[in-house]
Amino acid sequence: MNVIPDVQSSVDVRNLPIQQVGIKNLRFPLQWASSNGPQATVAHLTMTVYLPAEQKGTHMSRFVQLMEDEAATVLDAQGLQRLTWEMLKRLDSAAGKLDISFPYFRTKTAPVSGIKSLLDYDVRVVGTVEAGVYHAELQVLIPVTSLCPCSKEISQYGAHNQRSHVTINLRHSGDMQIDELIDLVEEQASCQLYGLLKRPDEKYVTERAYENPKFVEDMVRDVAARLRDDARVSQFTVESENFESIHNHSAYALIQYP
Ligand SMILES: Nc1nc2c(ncn2[C@@H]2O[C@H](COP(=O)(O)OP(=O)(O)OP(=O)(O)O)[C@@H](O)[C@H]2O)c(=O)[nH]1
Repeated sequence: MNVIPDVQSSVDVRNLPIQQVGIKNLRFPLQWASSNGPQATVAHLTMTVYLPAEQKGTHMSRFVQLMEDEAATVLDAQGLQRLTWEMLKRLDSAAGKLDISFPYFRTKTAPVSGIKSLLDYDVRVVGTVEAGVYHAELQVLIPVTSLCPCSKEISQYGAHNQRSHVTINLRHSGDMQIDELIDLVEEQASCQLYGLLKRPDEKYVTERAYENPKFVEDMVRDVAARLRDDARVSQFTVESENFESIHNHSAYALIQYP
């Protein structure tokens, strides 16, 4: 039988370590543990490890094999930590990153009619091992309504309002839930969004936003003040992009802490 050469395992002499090597944008079905039980989703994964200078190539097939072996696992923050360490073990590396992005759905209840509908959020969870230490990162993009306080103040009628994307990215101790971040931002917004609204609901959300105006600066400060006081969070960024209805550009703010 012909022996297939293992080029990846040969020695490299250029004396250049590679900080991240692996696979990017693997689309893969998985389950994430939500507060309502396992949620099936389709994720995009980027899986990378550190490659020492003398090693020519990593073992690309082992990244995919890991996900195949874990296909039935319901993932959560602890599961991501276990999977990240398992990736390093299988790839025989001391450092690496497992980065998973997926759409996450919540059932919303319309404020007056009580009709239920789904709303989608972009979630990213990242497990990183650096210098032998594991770090958990969570990012959630929460779409909301913002209404301009200045416009309300100066106008005889109405106030301009728009959809805003509030993105939180944080490092946490491992027990921060996606739903907590969504609740936090939706409580601070002029109004939250719903997939389905009937006319009485539409009246409610219009008036609710009017009674609760926020600048883009108010939005990021109100969210950041709550995260700063959370002992589980070691560092974070909060961004808001308001797709202004009176401009063809966005209003934007970012707080980085510390
Ligand atoms: N390192 C490396 N591998 C590549 C590259 N392009 C394709 N491959 C992969 O090479 C893989 C096969 O290599 P390995 O994962 O090392 O497979 P193997 O040698 O049979 O298995 P192991 O014994 O586990 O290393 C295929 O899955 C290809 O995806 C590349 O640029 N670099």
